[in-house]
Amino acid sequence: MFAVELAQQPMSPSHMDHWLTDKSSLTLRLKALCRRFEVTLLGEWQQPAQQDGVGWCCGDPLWLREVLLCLDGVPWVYALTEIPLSTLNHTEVDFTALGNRPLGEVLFSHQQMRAGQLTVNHYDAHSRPAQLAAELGQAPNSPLWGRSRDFALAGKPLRVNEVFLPVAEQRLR
Ligand SMILES: C=C(O[C@@H]1C=C(C(=O)O)C=C[C@H]1O)C(=O)O
Repeated sequence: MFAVELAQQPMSPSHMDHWLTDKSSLTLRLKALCRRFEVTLLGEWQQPAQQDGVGWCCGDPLWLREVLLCLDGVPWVYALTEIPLSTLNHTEVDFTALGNRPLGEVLFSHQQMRAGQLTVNHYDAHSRPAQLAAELGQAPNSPLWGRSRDFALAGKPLRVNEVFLPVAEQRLR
């Protein structure tokens, strides 16, 4: 049984491993690869947490921020940030006013930012990132890879989920 279970878990592409596990600012790393770095805000809204997170329970209200990170006009990363209202309403950072400013600039310059757990994830063809990639003309032919990173600002939690789109995976080979 153990062997079968191992066979079912896809392996992350080795050339992506350093990008998947790096704990520094992804914004800064991507900016170094392009002339023009832009955050495209896809949407932001409030909804109940669909599962427990670090510092919140399923059903707790979350503020969600969905973006694309674009390098020279090409979307490389899909990101969904989950911020419990208990964080949104009790830190001096106004996450709802960020707009197209990179979240990373705020996070990594905050005096009391603490980085928490990082989890590597993969996303199948039915996932939101994969369907968005297809809409962007980057039809994925294998799982997409990304990571979830927990952060705390003065002890207030949030989670950043980042998914590398097919173009990024190809260019980073
Ligand atoms: C957390 C960071 O911020 C980046 C910017 C984001 C945004 O503007 O919403 C989301 C994900 C990150 O890739 C980072 O740069 O590491």
